[in-house]
Amino acid sequence: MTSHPIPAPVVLLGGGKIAEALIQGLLRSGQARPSDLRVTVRRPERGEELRSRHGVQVLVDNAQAVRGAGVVLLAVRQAQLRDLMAVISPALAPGQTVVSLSADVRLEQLEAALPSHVSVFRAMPHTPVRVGSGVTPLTAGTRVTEAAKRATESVFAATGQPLWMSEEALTVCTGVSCTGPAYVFRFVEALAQAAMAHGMDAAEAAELARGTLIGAAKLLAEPAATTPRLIAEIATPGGITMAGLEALEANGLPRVVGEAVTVAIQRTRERADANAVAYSTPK
Ligand SMILES: NC(=O)C1=CN([C@@H]2O[C@H](COP(=O)(O)OP(=O)(O)OC[C@H]3O[C@@H](n4cnc5c(N)ncnc54)[C@H](OP(=O)(O)O)[C@@H]3O)[C@@H](O)[C@H]2O)C=CC1
Ligand SMILES: O=C(O)[C@@H]1CCC=N1
Repeated sequence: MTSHPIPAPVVLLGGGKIAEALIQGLLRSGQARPSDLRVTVRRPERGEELRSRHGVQVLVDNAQAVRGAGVVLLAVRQAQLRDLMAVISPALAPGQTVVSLSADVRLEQLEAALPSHVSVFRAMPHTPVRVGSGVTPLTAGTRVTEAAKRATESVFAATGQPLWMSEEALTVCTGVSCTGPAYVFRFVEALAQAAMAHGMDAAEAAELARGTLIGAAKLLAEPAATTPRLIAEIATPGGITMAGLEALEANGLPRVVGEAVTVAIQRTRERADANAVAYSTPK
């Protein structure tokens, strides 16, 4: 994939958790300087935190923040999103790029709430963007320009790997990649809990489980790694790993993981449906 320069300033509206992860990832990439990043907050103490940690520009006025933006990222929660779009709409100039990070408001509602002269996208990042290892699904609205597409892609290329797809596929990603790091971290906790059940002390168990995940992830990151090959390297036929893997299967690991993914996707769809109804009624 060709990488494009990030058009500064990148403006993040809503300086919460995912915004901060993106700020860290962008700075870490070396493709953005602190002065290239502008973030808005509603609490001054949060603004001070972001300014002192990262040196970025902090504003409270969202309409002012979008003026001259190379890319605008909407990083508030769904409850604040509609009001935020109403506030920034008059300030958005023709040709600007707006990317919603919201998991649960569809392009149709976003495009209806924003001026027709801006390009609208959705991105579904996850917290690994912080370390430049994000895999970020992207989907484009109905009236985007090529320049806006490149601008959007550049932000997520700097923080990992952007993946263009349909909006329906992006919805599936909310239950897989977006939530997925939390599932993996919960698995690490379960591994530590199992070690403790066999007498290991808590700190040692946590370190062992964490180290196992980090080591395994590094193997998976090697070029040409495949999970069957990596499993085969560990599992001697008829040996102890096989016994453990068989217990995972017998106790329904794929079913349990599948259920978590399905429930998360369902929650996303329900919230998107509810937002579609809410957006269709005037405020
Ligand atoms: N966390 C994640 O891993 C991911 C989150 N997302 C999406 O990103 C969005 C944000 O999620 P997340 O970062 O987790 O949530 P947070 O609650 O951490 O962040 C939202 C931030 O927006 C601030 N905010 C609210 N209203 C305004 C406003 N009018 N002007 C400026 N700032 C405002 C909030 O301030 P205050 O601190 O005062 O509440 C808060 O800091 C959601 O739509 C979510 O679906 C998408 C992918 C992954
Ligand atoms: O849990 C959530 O609702 C948000 C959206 C996806 C990740 N965090």
